[in-house]
Amino acid sequence: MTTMTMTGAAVALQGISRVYGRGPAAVRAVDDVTLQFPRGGWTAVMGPSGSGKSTLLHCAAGLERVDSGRVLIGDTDITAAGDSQLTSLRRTRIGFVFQSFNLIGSLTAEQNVALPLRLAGRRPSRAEVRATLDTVGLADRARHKPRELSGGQQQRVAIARAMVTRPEVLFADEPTGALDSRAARTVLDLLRAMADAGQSIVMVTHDPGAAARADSVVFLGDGRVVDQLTGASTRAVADRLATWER
Ligand SMILES: Nc1ncnc2c1ncn2[C@@H]1O[C@H](COP(=O)(O)OP(=O)(O)OP(=O)(O)O)[C@@H](O)[C@H]1O
Repeated sequence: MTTMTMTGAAVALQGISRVYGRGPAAVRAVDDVTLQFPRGGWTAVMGPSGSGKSTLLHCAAGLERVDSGRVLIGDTDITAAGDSQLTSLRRTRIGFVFQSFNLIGSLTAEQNVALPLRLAGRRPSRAEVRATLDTVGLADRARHKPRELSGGQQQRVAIARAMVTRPEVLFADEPTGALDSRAARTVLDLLRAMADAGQSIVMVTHDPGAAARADSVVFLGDGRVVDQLTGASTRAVADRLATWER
């Protein structure tokens, strides 16, 4: 059963913890985090390696279960959802983009983009899929396989695939981490345009320049929120990161 609670946020984390292992070897990857990701806002999550960024993102997106606390997507408490409800919620209300694109190599760009609709039991129209590819500037690459596309183009196909179901929240784990700076800029421009159009985005990144394109930046340290900046420049983000990494 899912329950309804009004928070007004795109995603709300209420005292969530995720622990790996047991006893003295246990790692509190996410340690009692309470945080709201605003609707229609783009939030970057930063922090040193091992600070819990990916774990936090996976828990927020319902890819991983929390050990305690609650995760709300919109007004739906996903921690109370059963496995099949969670699968259906992930397919319809959440988009996820990975550093390594994770496209299916044997499928064309348009077949990759159509996949989430097929998994949701729909027969996607070519026009719908092409329109989504068009929004990422790749309508002319619809018949190309991933190996025939540049890294930046593959990531844009992955974003189109994540967006084709019109998810409430787009989660991105290091979306520019495998790209050169020019391709990274194109992807960040795309995310900026999506956020300006009202898309809620939560992005993990190591890159202060990427984080500065977001509306706000959350800093994690040892699984906890240690700081938050809004409207920060690349310099401000880098300086803050250096403080925590020192
Ligand atoms: N499946 C797992 N089993 C055991 N420990 C894990 C697992 N996944 C992550 N951890 C541990 O949890 C902590 C947080 O890991 P996480 O990957 O979330 O950090 P991160 O900030 O995303 O790191 P990075 O920037 O290096 O990707 C680390 O100490 C990590 O070793």
